Amino acid sequence: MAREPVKLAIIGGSGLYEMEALRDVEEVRISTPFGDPSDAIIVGTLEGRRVAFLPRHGRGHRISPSEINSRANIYALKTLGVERIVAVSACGSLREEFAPGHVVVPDQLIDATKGKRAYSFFGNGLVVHISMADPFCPHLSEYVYQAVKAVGGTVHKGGTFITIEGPRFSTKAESRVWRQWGADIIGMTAVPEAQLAREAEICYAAMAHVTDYDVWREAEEPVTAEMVIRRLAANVALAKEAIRVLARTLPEERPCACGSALQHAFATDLSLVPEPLKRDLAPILGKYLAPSA
Ligand SMILES: CSC[C@H]1O[C@H](OP(=O)(O)O)[C@H](O)[C@@H]1O
Ligand SMILES: Nc1ncnc2[nH]cnc12
Repeated sequence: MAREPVKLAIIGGSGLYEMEALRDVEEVRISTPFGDPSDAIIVGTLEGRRVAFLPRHGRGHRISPSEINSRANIYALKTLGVERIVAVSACGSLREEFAPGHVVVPDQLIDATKGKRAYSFFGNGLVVHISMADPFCPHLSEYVYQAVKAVGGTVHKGGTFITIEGPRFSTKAESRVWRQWGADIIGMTAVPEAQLAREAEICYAAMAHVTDYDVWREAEEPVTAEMVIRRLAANVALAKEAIRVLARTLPEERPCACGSALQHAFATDLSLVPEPLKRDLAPILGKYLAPSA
């Protein structure tokens, strides 16, 4: 029997590996043409809405940022019917005023990864150039911002999120460069997750929890993994409450352009796309390019 689509997904980052508030839970294991997602996807009901939850590092935090199979994660969520993803992350702060414990809902992204990740579903005979001018969905981001505010969090609207390759943290010289580039917060996972969500025409917003001042601030201890996880743990109840509010308040309809992100993105003559590729990408491309029967 066809499953009811699950339209909202939460990707949990460092320190957020489960969502106990979900009811009528089902554990779904999905294989994709790009491999397996980070873990089983937990589908459950929150505030009357079906929600999918996926920990990006896997339960037990076994997958390093560079090893995350973001294509499998996003593809698997797409096959469930997901239209919106809220990505919860721990992040370092590159600005005095974004203090540990605060939340940032970023509106811009800088990719400082090293080209080792899989950045696109496309290629192999199908050339697609999506727009990433506004990398985060403005509508979903506003609801995330309001939800964090509603549960009493100190939350900043907007900010530039830089993704480094990791897994090591930045040097002091690098951290100074990121600040000069205009980055406000730093992590290791928003790229390529955000752009793959855009390719899959899924709205994507980040709820970034500041855990540290990276390594640039003289008066502070340089960031460590233990510090990040300990400080995120202190904020995890806030994140979960905000997600509950979001599940209650988010309207069904999407007024943004994310759902038609591919419309003007194809460079290839679509009549030339190989059949196996059409079949593999059917959940993403189906509305533009159905495989032959
Ligand atoms: C555990 S410290 C570094 C780690 O924390 C952040 O994870 P996520 O974005 O999944 O919350 C950062 O990106 C690194 O992966
Ligand atoms: N300072 C930092 N750099 C990179 N990723 C992080 N995640 C949390 N804090 C971080």
